[in-house]
Amino acid sequence: MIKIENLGKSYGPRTLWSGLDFTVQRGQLLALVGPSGSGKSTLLNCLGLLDSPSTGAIHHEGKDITGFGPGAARRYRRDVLGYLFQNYALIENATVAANLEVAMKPRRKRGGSPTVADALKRVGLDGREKEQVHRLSGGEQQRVALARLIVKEPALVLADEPTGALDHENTTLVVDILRTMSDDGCAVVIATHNDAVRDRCDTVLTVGSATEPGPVKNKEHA
Ligand SMILES: Nc1ncnc2c1ncn2[C@@H]1O[C@H](COP(=O)(O)OP(=O)(O)OP(=O)(O)O)[C@@H](O)[C@H]1O
Repeated sequence: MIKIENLGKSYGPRTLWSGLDFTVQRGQLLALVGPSGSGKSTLLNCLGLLDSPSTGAIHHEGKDITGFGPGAARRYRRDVLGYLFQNYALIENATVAANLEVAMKPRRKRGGSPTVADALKRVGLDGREKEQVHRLSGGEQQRVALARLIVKEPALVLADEPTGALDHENTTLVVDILRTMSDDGCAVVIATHNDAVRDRCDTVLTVGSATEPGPVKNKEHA
């Protein structure tokens, strides 16, 4: 679904990564790993059309999206992408339900799509619709962000260190839900420093290494 060709990113004389070639298919979980500053977030931002690569192209369903203007990029983010961040990126002064409804708004509601109540149940927050987000714990806030992804039903999820601030139990829940979303046909890219998260992905891409060896299949999933 996403095909990356000869992608490179430099800031002045500094090259973060170059010659990246990989694909991310529906049903696939790809881990982006590499040392701090190697450019994992920058690569996610390029995939989300929030930043531009210096060289190469990104294709989505066969279409080169690298040259999208602001309007097309906005529609792509709205219709195709879902994000998950370490700091949750929720509207803190709103209720749990309001945070989920924002993600549902741009689309017409399709029959069979998960409701707010369905999504909250799947993340273990059933009946918490009316609570204010800023009163929730960090783990609960990340579960609201996950529920927001569930109702949005994106084709591609970009997750930037989504378990960085979570305990073991919440980390497991985040990866479980992302795995279920991928099994349901979504493609997922996760930048992570967490070895346990990396080991649960199908493929691992190390960015920022001198030779850019390309993605490697995880033994467990090979
Ligand atoms: N606009 C910019 N101009 C110059 N350098 C930049 C710019 N944006 C990011 N960088 C640099 O690019 C490098 C890669 O940053 P990025 O956040 O992508 O790394 P990362 O691998 O995600 O790091 P971490 O694991 O610590 O989150 C950093 O050294 C950063 O300072």
